[in-house]
Amino acid sequence: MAGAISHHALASTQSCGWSAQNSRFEKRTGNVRLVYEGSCRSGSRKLGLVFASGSQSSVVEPVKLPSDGNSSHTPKKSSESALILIRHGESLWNEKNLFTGCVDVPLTPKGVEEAIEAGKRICNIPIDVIYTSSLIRAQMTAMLAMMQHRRKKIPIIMHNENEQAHRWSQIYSEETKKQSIPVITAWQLNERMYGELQGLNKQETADRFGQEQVHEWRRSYDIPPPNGESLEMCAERAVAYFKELIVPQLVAGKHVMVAAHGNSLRSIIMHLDKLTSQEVISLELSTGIPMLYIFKEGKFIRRGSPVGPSEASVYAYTRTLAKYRQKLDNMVQ
Ligand SMILES: O=C(O)[C@H](O)COP(=O)(O)O
Repeated sequence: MAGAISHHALASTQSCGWSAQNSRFEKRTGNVRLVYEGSCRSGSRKLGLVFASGSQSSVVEPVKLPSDGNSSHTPKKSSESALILIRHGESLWNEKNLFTGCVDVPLTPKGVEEAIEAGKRICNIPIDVIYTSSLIRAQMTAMLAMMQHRRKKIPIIMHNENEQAHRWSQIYSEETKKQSIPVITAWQLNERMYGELQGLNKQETADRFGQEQVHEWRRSYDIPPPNGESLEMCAERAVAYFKELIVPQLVAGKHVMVAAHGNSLRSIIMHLDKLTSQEVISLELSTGIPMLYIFKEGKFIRRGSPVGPSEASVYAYTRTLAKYRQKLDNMVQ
């Protein structure tokens, strides 16, 4: 089996450097790296970037390189949306190394810390709506992460399970509504159902059925665990929900966070990154590590895992995100 590539590792690599397919270039000037997109030869689209050193950070106005007069490289008004995907923090059954699937267990104290840390990493990124699963570990992660957001909006779980629930959970103040952020729970984003493995210890199961067999049940695309869901079956609900309910929000310019599970997110990332059923086998998601995508002109660009505001690093935001962060900085002063 090829060494498992942690999406986190991939992501963190990408947040510091750019892989070739991103066709981004960077130029180091003093202690600032200017990251821009396009090609050095034919001009570039400007990307804002934030250079965070210590707790201070400043938005560096990107250098506008002379274009070659080719209008296709004239930066268009960027209508882009941010998509944040985050796997829940460590759960009580992750800690016990039990197959969890759709069993509804809470976070451990470590998982709570992971969710708070994740919130710090995305605290400068705009979020207009949150989607999560119907399981408490994902919902807790979403709420804890949002507590760290610098916009200080209150995440409110929308209860639309029936007409009365909808009616009884209405907010009758425009001002308060402006200060809240809708959280939509959807069973379609639940972890893949692990069938007869739910509650079993992963190591004992591997001892009983063999490492290879358990790895196949856990990571293959189309081989389900006994009476459970394969990743393909999970994708049929999770990716369908993503396309039908979440993509239209991004198209409308809304910034979205999805707090879900290892495998429901693997199926969505497989779709976003166009991974083959072979490539997805080595896709691993760490608990509580946010991943950022930019949705622009109908395409998704993976931007890696945002670093914390206090980490001395460069995280190349788009111009829109850099301006949003500047606005937050101005609000605080
Ligand atoms: O459901 C579980 O057991 C975990 O959340 C994910 O399990 P896995 O990493 O074994 O797929």
